[in-house]
Amino acid sequence: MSTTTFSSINFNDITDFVVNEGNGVKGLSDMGLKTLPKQYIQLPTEQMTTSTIIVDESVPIIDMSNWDNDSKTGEKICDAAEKWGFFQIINHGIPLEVLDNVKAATYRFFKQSAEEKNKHSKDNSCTNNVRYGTSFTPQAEKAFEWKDFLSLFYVSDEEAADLWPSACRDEALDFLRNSDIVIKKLLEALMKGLNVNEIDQTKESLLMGSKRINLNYYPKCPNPELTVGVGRHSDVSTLTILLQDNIGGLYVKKLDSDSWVHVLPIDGAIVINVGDALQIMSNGKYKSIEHRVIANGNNNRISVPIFVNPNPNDLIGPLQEVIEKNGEKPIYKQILYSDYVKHFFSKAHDGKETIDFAKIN
Ligand SMILES: COc1cc(/C=C/C(=O)SCCNC(=O)CCNC(=O)[C@H](O)C(C)(C)COP(=O)(O)OP(=O)(O)OC[C@H]2O[C@@H](n3cnc4c(N)ncnc43)[C@H](O)[C@@H]2OP(=O)(O)O)ccc1O
Ligand SMILES: O=C(O)CCC(=O)C(=O)O
Ligand SMILES: [Fe+2]
Repeated sequence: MSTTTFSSINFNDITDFVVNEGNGVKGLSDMGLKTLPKQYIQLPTEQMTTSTIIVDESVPIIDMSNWDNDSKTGEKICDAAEKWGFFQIINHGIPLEVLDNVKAATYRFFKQSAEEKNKHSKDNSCTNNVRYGTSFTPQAEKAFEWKDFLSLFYVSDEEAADLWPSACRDEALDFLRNSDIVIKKLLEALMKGLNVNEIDQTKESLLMGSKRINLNYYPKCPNPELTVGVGRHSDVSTLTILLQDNIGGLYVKKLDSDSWVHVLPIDGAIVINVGDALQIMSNGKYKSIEHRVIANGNNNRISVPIFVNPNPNDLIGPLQEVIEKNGEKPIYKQILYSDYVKHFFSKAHDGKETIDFAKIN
């Protein structure tokens, strides 16, 4: 049990306390901190201002209940992926109980002591596939982000049984399992929109050859306006399936504008977004949109994204069908997916810059 109190912590020790000792920002928040430590103060350009928020717009909300009888559902999905890169789905078939259980499991994991959570830190974990951390990539960031996370790379149920923390393992696996049908339906529709009519084994590996589930914890924050929960970034996945709670705070950039739109929490809904890998494979047709999460002065917030990715060993680039059938010139080169992800993790969040790594100059 940690015995550190607010009065005994020197602001210069913050990195040690939060990052190295595994207390996370939850540790700071639990101490009742009244002022945001300087390490978390973001550049004014990264702080959210109300003048850039569009209040009367929302990302598309797509009802999946009529999926089997209505071809329009697939068209709506493709349209949203092209014009917004983000949408919410309702009546998707994932039982509400599964969603509630993984939210409860997220709280259960983060409620544990720093010592228990830190067993899964980069330095202490016995596997690269389980990682507890804070911010995004503290060693490369000028200012930290107000978020703790547990990241679980899925290999097999057997490996998860051995290595994933018991506080959340079963519920995370259940969410992964139950999201599978939805993921396949979404990818089938999106491929149809690219004139790809069959997802064969090679395509299956490219589109959904690996999965990672993150449990994100954003504790209540003093001076939330000075920092961020997550800075501007696009995901490096094919698709992200995100469960958020009812607090709100996720903002997405409206295509071809400098304005941001709030992703309003809807009970039981799942947020879907296109990641860089799908933007690359679709040769830019589907958009991997910049998004960010603000910090909250009154409430803790949690979210649970499932990142559906290519297999790390796959070469990704614009799909042959897109180039041949549609007669397009490729704007991205072929790159090893794990190189792309390592590049993403090697730097602080920087909006849409990661994808330049794959662009043909
Ligand atoms: C955390 O806050 C986030 C996260 C995100 C994530 C958005 C996504 O879209 S995640 C989906 C990423 N795709 C995959 O994971 C599938 C492909 N995976 C791989 O290719 C590999 O597993 C690997 C990620 C490249 C790791 O390979 P490995 O050989 O095990 O290499 P390492 O040496 O362990 O790691 C390399 C480098 O990356 C850092 N890192 C690794 N895993 C994570 C992780 N889960 N979270 C954060 N950082 C990670 C690691 O520290 C290494 O850097 P060093 O400098 O220490 O060498 C979006 C927004 C967020 O705020
Ligand atoms: O917490 C959220 O709503 C989004 C988190 C996110 O963008 C991410 O983990 O990649
Ligand atoms: Fe994201």
